[in-house]
Amino acid sequence: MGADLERVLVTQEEIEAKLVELAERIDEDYRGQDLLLVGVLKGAVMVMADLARAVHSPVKMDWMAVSSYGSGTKSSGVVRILKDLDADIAGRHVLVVEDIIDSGLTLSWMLANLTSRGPASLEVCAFFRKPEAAKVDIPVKYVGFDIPNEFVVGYGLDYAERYRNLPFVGTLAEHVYGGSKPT
Ligand SMILES: O=P(O)(O)OC[C@H]1O[C@H](OP(=O)(O)OP(=O)(O)O)[C@H](O)[C@@H]1O
Ligand code: HPA
Repeated sequence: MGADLERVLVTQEEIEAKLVELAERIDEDYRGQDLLLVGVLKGAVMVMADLARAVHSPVKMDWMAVSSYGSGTKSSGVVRILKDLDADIAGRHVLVVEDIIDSGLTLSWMLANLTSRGPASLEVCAFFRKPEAAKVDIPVKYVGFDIPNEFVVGYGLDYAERYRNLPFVGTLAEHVYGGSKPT
């Protein structure tokens, strides 16, 4: 995969250090409470797995898969649930774990949807965020890294389903896109 990469934006070491930092805050903020982590498939698989192991509290984990309708790689904000939560979240403390907030449209829809189910609390942990790409303002309690408005891969993030298993985050070389670079 090395030849496909342009540059590394966030290293594996930086990711590992940030996970510990976020996990400490989560442990402290939710001490004594029953916390449900909700991961958004598929991108959040890496950060969910690592964050859940970095926290010391006995969290529970559930998953949602959503499909965002739009042209190509752009999120449209029109979302369909492909896999719903197994759990009823009414009255529970919920922390949504996302790999990335880009336009914010996916999470904006998800938060409205989850709020309607009556959780005791609902917060967001987004490991990466592109502030310059935001189309809606999302209240995010835990942010890993603010990154530039460029298409990135690695640590769960894909291009055409590839590169999710890179242990760092970076940009891809021009030749990978064959003239159709996502924005
Ligand atoms: O802020 P937005 O512009 O809405 O973009 C963010 C969403 O896009 C990605 O998911 P994607 O739809 O690519 O699915 P995946 O997680 O299966 O890769 C990412 O995991 C977020 O869910
Ligand atoms: O920069 C990105 N890379 C991969 N998937 C994404 N989904 C939203 N933004 C991105």
